[in-house]
Amino acid sequence: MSLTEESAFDRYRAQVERPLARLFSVYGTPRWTWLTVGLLANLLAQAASLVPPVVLGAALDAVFSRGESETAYQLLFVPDAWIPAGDEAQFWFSLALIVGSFLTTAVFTWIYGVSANLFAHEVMHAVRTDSFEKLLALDMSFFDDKQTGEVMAILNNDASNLEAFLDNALMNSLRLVVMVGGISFILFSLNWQLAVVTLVAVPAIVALTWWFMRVIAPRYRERQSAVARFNTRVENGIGGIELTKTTDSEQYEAKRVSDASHDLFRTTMEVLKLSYLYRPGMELLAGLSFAATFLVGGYWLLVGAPPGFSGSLTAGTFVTFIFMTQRFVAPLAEVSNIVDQIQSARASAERVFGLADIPVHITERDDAVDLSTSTGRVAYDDVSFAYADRTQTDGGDQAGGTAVIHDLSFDAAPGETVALVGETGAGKSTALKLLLRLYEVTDGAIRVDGHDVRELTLGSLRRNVGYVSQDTFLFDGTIADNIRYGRFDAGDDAVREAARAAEADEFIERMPEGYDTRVGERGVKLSGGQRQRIALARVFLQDPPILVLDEATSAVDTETERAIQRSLDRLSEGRTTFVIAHRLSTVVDADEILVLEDGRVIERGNHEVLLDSGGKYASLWAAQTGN
Ligand SMILES: Nc1ncnc2c1ncn2[C@@H]1O[C@H](COP(=O)(O)OP(=O)(O)OP(=O)(O)O)[C@@H](O)[C@H]1O
Repeated sequence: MSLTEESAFDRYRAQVERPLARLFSVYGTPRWTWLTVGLLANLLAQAASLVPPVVLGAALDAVFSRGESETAYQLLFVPDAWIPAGDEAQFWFSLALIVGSFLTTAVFTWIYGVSANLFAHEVMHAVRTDSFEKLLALDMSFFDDKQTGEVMAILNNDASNLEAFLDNALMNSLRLVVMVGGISFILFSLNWQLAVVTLVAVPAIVALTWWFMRVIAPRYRERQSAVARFNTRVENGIGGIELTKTTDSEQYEAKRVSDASHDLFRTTMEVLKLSYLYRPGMELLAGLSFAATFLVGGYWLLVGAPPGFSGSLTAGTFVTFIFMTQRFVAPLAEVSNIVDQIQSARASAERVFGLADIPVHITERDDAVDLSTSTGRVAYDDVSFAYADRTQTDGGDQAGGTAVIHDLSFDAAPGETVALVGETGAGKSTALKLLLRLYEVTDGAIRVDGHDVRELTLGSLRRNVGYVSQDTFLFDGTIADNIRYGRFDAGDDAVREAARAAEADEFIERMPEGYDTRVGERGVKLSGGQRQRIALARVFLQDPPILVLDEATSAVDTETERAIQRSLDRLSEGRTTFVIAHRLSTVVDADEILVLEDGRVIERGNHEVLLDSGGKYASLWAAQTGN
């Protein structure tokens, strides 16, 4: 995939509607208890934290003032009957309220912290595992596009972005609403005129935030894409390290990563540039609000009601105002962080659901037949196939691709060997991948035991077919683990027996830790021939009635080739076997040989028949054997 080309994934991502609402309905609803407890506890913690400044103001006027400035002790929401008489009793009453509210805040902060964390991390876990399961279910054509970097970003960055959003942003937004709402209510109840002065900056703050959110959204999306492109580049560079070194292209590769990194730097700066304007702007507005309250309130206390204002202001109310102004500045200053987190969570949720929405075409029907043990009868009826156009790859939509297999037909009776030969790119591997339903036929049908493969459960089809591919992949783990991919419940003896059958036992025993030797990432610590034999042992263990051997003897020395060939002969005994081989000597005994050219069968028959006909096969044979 070229880095600028729009992928199928991009298209589905762009179509995701209301990603955050969807996040809540898909992942939030099943865990609503934690969410509700968290939100409620947060609400109570914030509300309790507003009590001390109000109590302080009331106590200042009623308990600590003397003479004419002393007023009666009055508290919002507290009936007068509950308030004790006398300064000393009122002092202790105030202290109890203040300590009580701090304790309440502490307890509920703890509860909301735990619940919010649990909620957010459970969602993150679910997003990660669902996304990985979805990836495993996606059609092969999705991976042909090699969007590994993008996909890895979903599992790493996006899941944790969502966690941060659910944990911090959500709880901080609630805190903001409670603070601004609660403080406005208290201030208006105490002195509505001064409250107007204090809160006059709020609409400006809202307007600034609104503008910020609108202009930053597209920049965020660009930045996320730049992150993904950078990841893809780095992964490609490291994945191809051998090629990079052998072709002396370190500088070229470094330059490409540096370009991607610069792109990431540039898009990040675009985001930050806006934040530079927004954050100080917010601070300024909050500071203005504080200064205006101080100016008007102070003047009122010192001189009397300023022009346009009427009534009285007590020192206690003034102190409550000053404290409260301070309190709402902090959550408001958080708005930019909240906005940041909401924006990046929105982009992340789009990617998570973009992945979830990619259709999977190779699926099981509801009434799929479970093929317990196949007899090994395989038939191709007029099979044609085209790979999807690169840019249209969406996991199976093959519109627009060029056909690589045309009207391929043959029958393989149980136990027979069918060989596919032909020049490179003729379509041999593709033809056999269709049998495993790694790709879906575009036309015609492939039948196993008379069942169209599309009517079978995928698991039962694939368990009945043993597949040894051109490049053998091993997972990081021990040799025994890798052989067990053939059958996970196999005991140690069965694993050894399979390895012996594949003539792998001897070299495995010589390894420092025998079957427990770790093979390294992709099996790099083993030679090509060793990997190949482990792959064969895997198939021996699987013991399937049908075999697909895609050039199983390529890229090994003659001695290893002989060992592998002996194992293959043993393996194919009594099984329907499909072999792809460039070396024709390995297919002379095949019951039928199909010669493919540009996806079409141009000759068919056994070795003798094909030699006698003097066609393409005969000339290939002559070229290889010199006869
Ligand atoms: N995943 C893919 N996506 C798109 N086109 C592909 C893909 N895999 C193979 N092709 C194309 O399909 C054609 C057949 O490839 P295939 O690998 O089946 O040939 P082959 O006969 O097995 O070749 P070889 O002998 O070199 O392995 C080639 O033109 C190839 O470029």
